[in-house]
Amino acid sequence: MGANKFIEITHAEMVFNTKKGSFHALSDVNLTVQKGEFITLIGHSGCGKSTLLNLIAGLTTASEGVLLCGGREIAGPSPERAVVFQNHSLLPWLTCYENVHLAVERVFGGKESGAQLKERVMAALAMVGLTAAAAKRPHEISGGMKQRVGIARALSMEPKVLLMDEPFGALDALTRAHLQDELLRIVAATQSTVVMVTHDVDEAVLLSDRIVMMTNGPAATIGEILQVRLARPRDRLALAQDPLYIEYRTSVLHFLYQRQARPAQREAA
Ligand SMILES: Nc1ncnc2c1ncn2[C@@H]1O[C@H](COP(=O)(O)OP(=O)(O)OP(=O)(O)O)[C@@H](O)[C@H]1O
Repeated sequence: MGANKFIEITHAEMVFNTKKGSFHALSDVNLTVQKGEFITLIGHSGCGKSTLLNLIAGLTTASEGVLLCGGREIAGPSPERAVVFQNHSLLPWLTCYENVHLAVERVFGGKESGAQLKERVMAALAMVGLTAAAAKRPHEISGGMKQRVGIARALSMEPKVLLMDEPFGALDALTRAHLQDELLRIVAATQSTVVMVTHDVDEAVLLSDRIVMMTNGPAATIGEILQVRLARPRDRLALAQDPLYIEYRTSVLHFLYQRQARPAQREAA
């Protein structure tokens, strides 16, 4: 096994048992993620992106196949695989500081002093530009700020992998662009390995080293993987004119709306 192979998914299947019988959500998913890589999962609604992310998170267990992280089987959730959800999932009665502190305490509480834990919380909040909002509660801050607290909380655990399920999906376009730029900066600074679910083609091309494009379900699988060879740091304004960026974007759009077009889309085409 190569030292850089961080996540290895081999022949993963996911079958849900529902009241109406079994539902085959994922079929024969094979994917290797390298250390420090930024991967996005893209595909039509309901194809199984969250299901795949949840398998990596250890929130659900594959019906068949093997999932490894750092050479060890993924057997359940772990702080080494921190998750950021679309709806920030902060505890409303705690301040931003306390929300992040909970995670820090859980991972480092037994080993470090109170002062060290505090330093970790403040460093994570500073990383997302929220030092001034540390004492505020979630209802006192904007949607974009809540997502940033969620990212700070995840990063504060120093995870081996950052898993993000449409983290910017509920935000307006400008806030979203701003947070994408912040995420690019943070990932460059922390050398994080990221797997992120998105619906947004531009977001996928801007952020990714590789874009994993999924076929439609049932029994969805990986249809194609696009390697994005755009130099970093990436600048969204410069990229908008870059022929290579436009080529990547077109290629993802082609996959989604021609090769994996929904029946209604095919009729309209
Ligand atoms: N716990 C579950 N029980 C039964 N079926 C499920 C369960 N979770 C997901 N599914 C089904 O599996 C398929 C994939 O769902 P999933 O949420 O992974 O898709 P997705 O690509 O993330 O969708 P979206 O982009 O709309 O969030 C869907 O058909 C969904 O209904």
